[in-house]
Amino acid sequence: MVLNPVLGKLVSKRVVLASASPRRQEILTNVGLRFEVVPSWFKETLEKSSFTAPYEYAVETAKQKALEVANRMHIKHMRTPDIVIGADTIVSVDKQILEKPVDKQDAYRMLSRLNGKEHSVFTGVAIIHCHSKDNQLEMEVTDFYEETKVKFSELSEELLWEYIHSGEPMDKAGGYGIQALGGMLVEYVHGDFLNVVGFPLNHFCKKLAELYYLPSKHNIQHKKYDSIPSVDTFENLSDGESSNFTERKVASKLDHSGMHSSGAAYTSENTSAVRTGFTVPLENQNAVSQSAPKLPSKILELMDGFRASKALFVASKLKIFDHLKDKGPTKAVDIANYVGASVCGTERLLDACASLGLLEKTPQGYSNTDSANTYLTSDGKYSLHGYIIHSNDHLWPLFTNLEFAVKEGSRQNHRAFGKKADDLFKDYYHRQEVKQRFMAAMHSIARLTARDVATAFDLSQFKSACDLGGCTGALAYELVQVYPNLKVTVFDLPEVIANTSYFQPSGQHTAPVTFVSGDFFKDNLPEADLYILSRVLHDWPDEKIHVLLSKISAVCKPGSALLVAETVLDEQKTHPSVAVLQSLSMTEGKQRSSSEYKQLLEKYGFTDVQIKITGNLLDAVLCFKKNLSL
Ligand SMILES: O=c1[nH]cc([C@@H]2O[C@H](COP(=O)(O)OP(=O)(O)OP(=O)(O)O)[C@@H](O)[C@H]2O)c(=O)[nH]1
Repeated sequence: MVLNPVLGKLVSKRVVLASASPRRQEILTNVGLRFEVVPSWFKETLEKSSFTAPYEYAVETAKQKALEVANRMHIKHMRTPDIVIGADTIVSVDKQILEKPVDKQDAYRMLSRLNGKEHSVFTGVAIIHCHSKDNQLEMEVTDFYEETKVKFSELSEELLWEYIHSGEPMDKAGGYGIQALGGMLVEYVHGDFLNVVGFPLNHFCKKLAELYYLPSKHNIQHKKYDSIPSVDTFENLSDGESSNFTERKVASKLDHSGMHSSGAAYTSENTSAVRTGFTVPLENQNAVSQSAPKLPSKILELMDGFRASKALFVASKLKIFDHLKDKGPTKAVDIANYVGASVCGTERLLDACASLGLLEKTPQGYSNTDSANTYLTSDGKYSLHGYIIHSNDHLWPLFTNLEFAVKEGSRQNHRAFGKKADDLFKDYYHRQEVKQRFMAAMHSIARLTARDVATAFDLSQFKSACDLGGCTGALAYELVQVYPNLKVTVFDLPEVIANTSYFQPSGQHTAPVTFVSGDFFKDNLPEADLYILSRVLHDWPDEKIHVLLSKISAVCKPGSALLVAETVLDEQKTHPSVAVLQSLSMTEGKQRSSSEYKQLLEKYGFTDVQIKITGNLLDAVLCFKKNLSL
């Protein structure tokens, strides 16, 4: 969703971010901008002494990064982009420019310089509007910078080295990442926080407002690389105010050769025009079309969604993210050799992953983004690998038959797998590899949601809990960490319990969690003050739920409670879409809204039903067994 019309102006354009920085990608993605990522090959080697102020260096580098990408895309006969955005972040302290450290010693040198002092972070940004005329590339460059002042606390040598050994400083300007561990080093920030992280979003939006909305060139007071934009806000702009930004351009002396033309640059206005190899005035140039129909970006995204999902699935199956973990940039050919696949096919897949923000691509090769390291490698604490493989092997074939599922109103296991639902369910528990895949998938989601479920309510009053269908024990282990006095029994089928040791967390005291095998529909339930049903109710038809809730209600003593973890739908039952779409797989069960859970639980003698929407994949519902003495 685009919150304001300024970013909406870019919806119908092919926008390219000329940056490999995952932070920049995230900042722009978070505000709904759709763009491709084409990292720049421009080497950050401009002669610093030729710039009179540090921000000039950042602006020029940003510009050269963006120009390199615009030219490359044009030359390679790819479709010329409409807009290329480049950025460069530097730290300036004692008149010195600090970029990314080259090694740990360099990081130490930088951090020692910043220790106990205030410094400036400058991000230079270049927005290049491209236009192909007679196969000639014409470009209009707009650039600006933003300054933020940051002060470090007095830090001990030990702390600095501990921070350096965390590995975080290496790809960050000045050797720290304010958004993560580096935030602990910082005493104050004056100015735009996102500017420090790598992209001054607010200034960028104001700059777009200037470009697309200011009524006439006479109103524009161009500033000499002033970091203060000519508009105060980008709110409340309507298309009626829109104007053709090219009318307001002025020619400049910008040299596009890739070199900073000392003396000439930075005396110009901050919008300039470039034809490949030449500088040309902008008068009479065609405007970037304002009348083109707005692209239905949401629909286009949905149309393409399957390609993106499948690219993620295949890269995960081939264990590309595992291979790249803790590795420097790796060439496509080496990755292809490792996974035993064709070089051309692998390269396409790697590029697709880079365009989706899963990998970073530089001239040196491909490497994992931070989120790939966290979520896509198979052994990470919060790995989603198991669920991704389940999605590929199990859900994908089911969804391929969605049309039949809708027409016939039933699950399509027979078409997708040549088996009936019951036989397939047996497979989950009897065929080792299917069982493990299923358990890994459940474990992925449980790990990701466990903390939010465990802390949705204060459960410290309970001494014992029983997680019915608790599978690998992921939620149980989280609960005993949050509530050290709690003991949790995980109750699940014998075939599941036999395989749980693989998922046991390392380095945690596991004694408060015990595993008991049994069938919660048939066998006696272990005694507990708190029963838990996480991702169970949505899977079963009403008759089975009746059996289960009747049993729990019967064993619950007055004052004991039941905690249900499910995605709770809104009352219209259209959100969150992740749960609504899950229903399309047509299990025999269903997703429920708050009022439906309340009604259901009250029917089985539970009162005081409280619902917490966690903002995570699972919400939490807590209810208490009626106290008979009341
Ligand atoms: O607090 C933080 N400060 C800086 C960063 C990140 O640092 C880098 C700055 O490097 P640069 O501007 O040269 O950008 P690159 O990452 O090399 O990508 P390009 O392809 O655009 O050259 C930048 O990634 C900031 O995000 C940070 O994360 N936190």
